[in-house]
Amino acid sequence: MPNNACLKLGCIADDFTGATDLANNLVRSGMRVVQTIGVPTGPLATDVDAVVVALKSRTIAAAEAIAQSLDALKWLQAQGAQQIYFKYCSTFDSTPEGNIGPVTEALMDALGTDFTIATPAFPDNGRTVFKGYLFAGNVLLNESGMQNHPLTPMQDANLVRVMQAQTKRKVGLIDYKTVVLGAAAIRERIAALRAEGVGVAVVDATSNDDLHLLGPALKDMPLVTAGSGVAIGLPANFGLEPSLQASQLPAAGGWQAVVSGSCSLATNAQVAHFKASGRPAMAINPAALMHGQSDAVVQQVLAWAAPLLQDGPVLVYSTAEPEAVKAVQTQLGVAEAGALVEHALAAVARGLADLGVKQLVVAGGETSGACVQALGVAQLQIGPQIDPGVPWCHAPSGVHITLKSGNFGTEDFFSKAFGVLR
Ligand SMILES: Nc1ncnc2c1ncn2[C@@H]1O[C@H](COP(=O)(O)OP(=O)(O)O)[C@@H](O)[C@H]1O
Ligand SMILES: O=C(O)[C@@H](O)C(=O)COP(=O)(O)O
Repeated sequence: MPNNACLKLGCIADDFTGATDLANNLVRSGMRVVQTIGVPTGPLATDVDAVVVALKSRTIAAAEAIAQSLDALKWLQAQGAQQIYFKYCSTFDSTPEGNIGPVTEALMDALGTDFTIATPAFPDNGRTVFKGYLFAGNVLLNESGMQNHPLTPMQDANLVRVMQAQTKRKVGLIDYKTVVLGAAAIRERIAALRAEGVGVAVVDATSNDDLHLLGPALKDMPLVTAGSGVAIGLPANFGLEPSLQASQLPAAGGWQAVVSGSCSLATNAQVAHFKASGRPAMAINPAALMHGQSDAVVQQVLAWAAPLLQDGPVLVYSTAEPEAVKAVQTQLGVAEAGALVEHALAAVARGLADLGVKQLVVAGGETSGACVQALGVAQLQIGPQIDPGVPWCHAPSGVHITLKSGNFGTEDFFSKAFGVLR
């Protein structure tokens, strides 16, 4: 017997920023949501409509990502989840090995379903899919800066091709001409694709209207795979309507800080903006972390930050331009550089919390995963939205934290975020 008979949507997110992004869209569409960090060990204690299990599985080995995702599925099923949602990045972040394709197939097998959709469309953040091609803003994915991502460089905007390269099942397309006709036409197209042996269909969507048309067509689909955008069309399937009620958090206190390990275009601009505004900022150079020097660097950073915190937010960052990132990766190796920086920034986040920081902005998905784990956070309550896809959250320990996806947020995000909590 499931522990939570009301659980409508069980979600598995492949990173931590992505999980809060999805939870944010679900909350704004009227669902009561809990976000867990990793797969919980016990049953769900609260009565909610959706749970988002945040994994850090985007860039790990495919076999490990599958194992973690199946664990999450098993737990969600035990809580009575009626539909499963696999959330990945709106820029379809993956390597040629996956993990979007392999995890999708493993979830399909476990759920005994022969068909699902795939669409990272998130029009509120400029991610649109047209004829199967993903646009980020006005340009194709592979011209958007994502071609230089440190861990998941995206060189092809054609999602049917990208997905097919990671998937044994046949991949098809539900294009915009069908989507605009609404749920009945989408269902008809799904039936036709199934008859052709297609197992996964990329879906075009260029506006929220498209996502609202898509929602009802997904009503009985056991597994939905998508960015966070598709979520806006699902709560209505369960009779739920948008509500602002769900976004109230306890009052905020303590010092304020920003930790940034994202090297995405938007984050580079946000770091530059924060520095230009005259606020204190300290860069961490990855090369300085080598040869067991990480702890010493972290201690220097914390000693620098301690006397400044009383005057307002400080920024600690490893954010760098693509050329600098490439140089470090050549020296250290891609995975090693990423892990070294994540480890150091996580220790900085832990140290800042010990210094009394209770309002923390973290930029970067992998970075957020490392920081949240270092802070020992097990669960997050979702609060008000700062920018599309980025809400404030509250951890049971009393810390307010926001996990900013690399490419989300306006240039003044690092200062404006704190104003939203007041
Ligand atoms: N200066 C740097 N050189 C090399 N790698 C870096 C540097 N700064 C951060 N990284 C690594 O790059 C990765 C950025 O990923 P992530 O935190 O997910 O950001 P985003 O959300 O922009 O994708 C992390 O693994 C991080 O440790
Ligand atoms: O869908 C999105 O774009 C985000 O929710 C997300 O997953 C971003 O990941 P990062 O850019 O790695 O933070």
